[in-house]
Amino acid sequence: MDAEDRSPDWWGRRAWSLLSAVRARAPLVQCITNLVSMDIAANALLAAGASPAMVHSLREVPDFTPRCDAVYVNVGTLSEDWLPSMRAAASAGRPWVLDPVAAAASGFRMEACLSLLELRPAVVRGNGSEILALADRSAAASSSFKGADSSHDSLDAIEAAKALALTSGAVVAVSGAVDFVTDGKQVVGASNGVPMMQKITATGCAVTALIAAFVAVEPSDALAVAACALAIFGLAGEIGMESAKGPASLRMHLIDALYNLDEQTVTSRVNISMRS
Ligand SMILES: Nc1ncnc2c1ncn2[C@@H]1O[C@H](COP(=O)(O)OP(=O)(O)O)[C@@H](O)[C@H]1O
Ligand SMILES: Cc1ncsc1CCOP(=O)(O)O
Ligand SMILES: [Mg+2]
Repeated sequence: MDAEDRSPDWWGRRAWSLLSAVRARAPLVQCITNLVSMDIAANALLAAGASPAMVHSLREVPDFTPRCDAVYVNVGTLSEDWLPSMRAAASAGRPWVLDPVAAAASGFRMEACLSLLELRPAVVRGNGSEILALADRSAAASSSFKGADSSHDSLDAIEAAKALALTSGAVVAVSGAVDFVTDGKQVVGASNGVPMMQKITATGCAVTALIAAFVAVEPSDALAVAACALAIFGLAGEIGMESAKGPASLRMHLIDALYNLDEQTVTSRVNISMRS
């Protein structure tokens, strides 16, 4: 099917079929992720039906990574020790996904992200500021910068995301009030989610982990996979928010909602559409 023929109903069915595939196949996802995110990322993967493994020693990569269905690399608490593991795991021939947390925090981190991009991730998912920084590091140096949190709307980063997709060969996802996903030509928008998700640390890291699980079961359509994973996670946030009193209880209810999603809820509430 041509991408432009993909209706909102098609997206709902696609999201459900991908979540069902994750539940049925329980893909093993190696996560080399930051220390803040390990718990929520592992729990989000488990709630979705995947099997997380936080394995980050360089010495374990040759044995372990080839047995994984996908690899998730996240530079949030980058150190010199971890970068070789990230590079080795990303080079092991498995589909892999990059989260460039706070890409503009330092020259070391920016260089690390740019060198990882050369190893051809299937998907890069960042917030608006991160994607803008990766697409144009000179602009990043002069713009307002807030560490791991975004100081830009996702809408402001669409052109940067398209440019980054074309130069890197990866599908690029920019999260925010609307999550935009692009391969450099087509742009898909996923409008699920609630603003309170920004008040829980590492929700972005967790949704990138979920994208890796979806890539594991459907590596050949990263554009649709990333959009569906973002919409599913956002939908879990919307349902979680119905019971939450604040960020701490939203975290718990979001994980429960992700675990309990059913076909009727996913097909009727996933909100994805083609933007160009
Ligand atoms: N204003 C918002 N409204 C709805 N959902 C949001 C909003 N901001 C972020 N989200 C959702 O929160 C999750 C984390 O995104 P974001 O906060 O942009 O990433 P990061 O934590 O990496 O900065 C994503 O699922 C995204 O869709
Ligand atoms: C606060 C913080 N500091 C280093 S990594 C990290 C978590 C970032 O998570 P997210 O990118 O999902 O907000
Ligand atoms: Mg982030």
